[in-house]
Amino acid sequence: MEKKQFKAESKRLLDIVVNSIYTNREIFLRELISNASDAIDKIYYKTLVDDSLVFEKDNYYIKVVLDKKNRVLKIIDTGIGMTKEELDENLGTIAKSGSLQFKKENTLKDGYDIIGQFGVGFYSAFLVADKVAVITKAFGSDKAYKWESQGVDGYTIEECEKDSVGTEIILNIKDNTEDENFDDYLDEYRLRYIIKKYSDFIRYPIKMDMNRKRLKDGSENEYEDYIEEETINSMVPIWRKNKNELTDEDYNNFYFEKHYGFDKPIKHMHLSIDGAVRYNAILYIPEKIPYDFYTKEYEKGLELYSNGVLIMNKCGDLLPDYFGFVKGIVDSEDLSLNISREILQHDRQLRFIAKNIKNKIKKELENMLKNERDKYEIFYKSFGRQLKYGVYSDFGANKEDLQDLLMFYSSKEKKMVTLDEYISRMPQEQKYIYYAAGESIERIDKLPQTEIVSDKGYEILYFTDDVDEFAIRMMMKYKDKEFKSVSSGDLGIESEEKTQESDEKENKELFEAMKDILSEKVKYVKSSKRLKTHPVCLSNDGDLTIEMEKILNSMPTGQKVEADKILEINVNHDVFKSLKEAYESDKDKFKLYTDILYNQALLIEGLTISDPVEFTNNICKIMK
Ligand SMILES: Nc1ncnc2c1ncn2[C@@H]1O[C@H](COP(=O)(O)OP(=O)(O)OP(=O)(O)O)[C@@H](O)[C@H]1O
Repeated sequence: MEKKQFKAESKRLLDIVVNSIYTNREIFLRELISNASDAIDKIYYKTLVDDSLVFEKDNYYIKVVLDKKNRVLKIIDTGIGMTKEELDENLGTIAKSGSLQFKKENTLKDGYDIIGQFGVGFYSAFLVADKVAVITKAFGSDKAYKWESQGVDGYTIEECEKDSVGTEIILNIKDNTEDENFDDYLDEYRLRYIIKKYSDFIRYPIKMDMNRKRLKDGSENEYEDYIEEETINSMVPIWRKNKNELTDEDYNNFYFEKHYGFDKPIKHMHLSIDGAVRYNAILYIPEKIPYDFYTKEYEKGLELYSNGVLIMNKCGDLLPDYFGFVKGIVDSEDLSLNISREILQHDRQLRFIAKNIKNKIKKELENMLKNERDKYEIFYKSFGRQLKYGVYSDFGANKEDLQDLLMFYSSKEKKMVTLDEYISRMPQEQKYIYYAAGESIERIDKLPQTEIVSDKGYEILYFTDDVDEFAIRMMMKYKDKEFKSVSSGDLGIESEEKTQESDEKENKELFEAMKDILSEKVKYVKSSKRLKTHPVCLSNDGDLTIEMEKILNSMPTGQKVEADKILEINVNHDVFKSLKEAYESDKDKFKLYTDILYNQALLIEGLTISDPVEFTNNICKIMK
């Protein structure tokens, strides 16, 4: 028998295929099964154009057969087979794709696209096998042929016996090496896992004989081995099914099967897009935060399929970070795949799909906020923080997309409200959107700085997440209204302005004396226009608020920052009278009061006191 050489370039190419195109050996099975599926599709197309032929679906399948003892793995199909010439052309010339040619010669029906296109997939068999044989009988032919090769040194073709039309790929699995356990590819459970992983949605059944145990007839404790043929793949992907045929339960089951989460998804979306780029997708918004969501280990992304074959487990490019909680799959026939079937890095179609998906998720969330408020609040509790990160990151590039999805706790409504709801309730003269930042709702409720704003009847939004203040700084405004912290120097509340000016003049020297005592700790001391019942509070001058100072300083790598603090005194408070008397008659007492008041203001803000012992000693002094 004549041994043929692969064409010269082919030799090099074969080496490239085996050693560098595929990063993962297990994909050989995906490639061979895809070829088998293509071969059956080709028969199917023939029956479409030839009225004398009928396509009996039951006769078409792929079977994976294992012979552990002889280290042989077979992939058998009942597809179109190959003639001698086709064997020579398709398997003798690397990078020659009979499938691509078939595609060019036939107009294919939507959704039934042939997978092969590069003409290299077959050779991935050499990733796991040291010898590959192909026994095939072409449709319409009465002769069968055997192609055989041990890799780069060439191949042989000879006539052989085969009863039915179709192809058998016979792999002699390599012996184990130090780094590689090839026995994996002779393990039925491992093979079943690989088939499920990559080829679950191949249209034709992929069968395999599975060894099982069962109780012997009539026995209660004696077992016997038996073999059962199992169809391993699900075949019809749920995303190709008609939405009307599917129930919530079907979608939820798919979510569990795919291990997207242990919770029940709060929403699912089923998209069938038939535009410039065609794709199907099933997306889920989970209810609960995955345990690792806010860690570095969490990897966002959607499963990506091309024609029902898995391309990527987690395609991160399909989701913006702020929607990183979304789970699901995308299947498209229109992707430009590279030769190893990993997506091209800057794929135009992929970017198109990603943009489309982003808009769909946004719309879905908007609808949920509008029509299913309770559900949205559950969602927001889990992932609201992520949306706020989204507003903050990328220098605010996405704020327009996200601002209407934000919610904050309202001092007036005692529940979560949107910015739009806040604005719509604002009295005419109110200039700003007021907010107060703090650790918790209870704590902010008690903040002295909120008094005057609340008294004016204005609503205050409570910022309890680290990211809140940073996010709205990035937004700056919402519908032309600026945000204003209740602790900021100027509150923009006019009626108080005049009295404060006269108080300021009257007590100028006293305030300066206090500033001298406190020195660098405060920028200056002034009479407060925001306090009513409390004697003191801190406010800030400039962009960095006290809450932001706390957050930035608590970050492990952050450098220490300090907000410019102003000590505000309530001149109408009884304590102020005592302070004034002390200023006029007893300088030591004045210093004591100043220190105590300053430290009290720190405590109210949740800041630490530099010398707690001195503080308690000071309190004891005034109690004597
Ligand atoms: N099981 C099979 N039955 C019939 N023809 C086959 C079979 N396997 C491979 N072929 C033929 O051999 C050709 C080369 O296969 P190969 O897997 O190398 O490339 P491909 O499937 O065309 O492209 P890709 O590299 O994208 O998978 C196929 O195009 C097809 O014509």
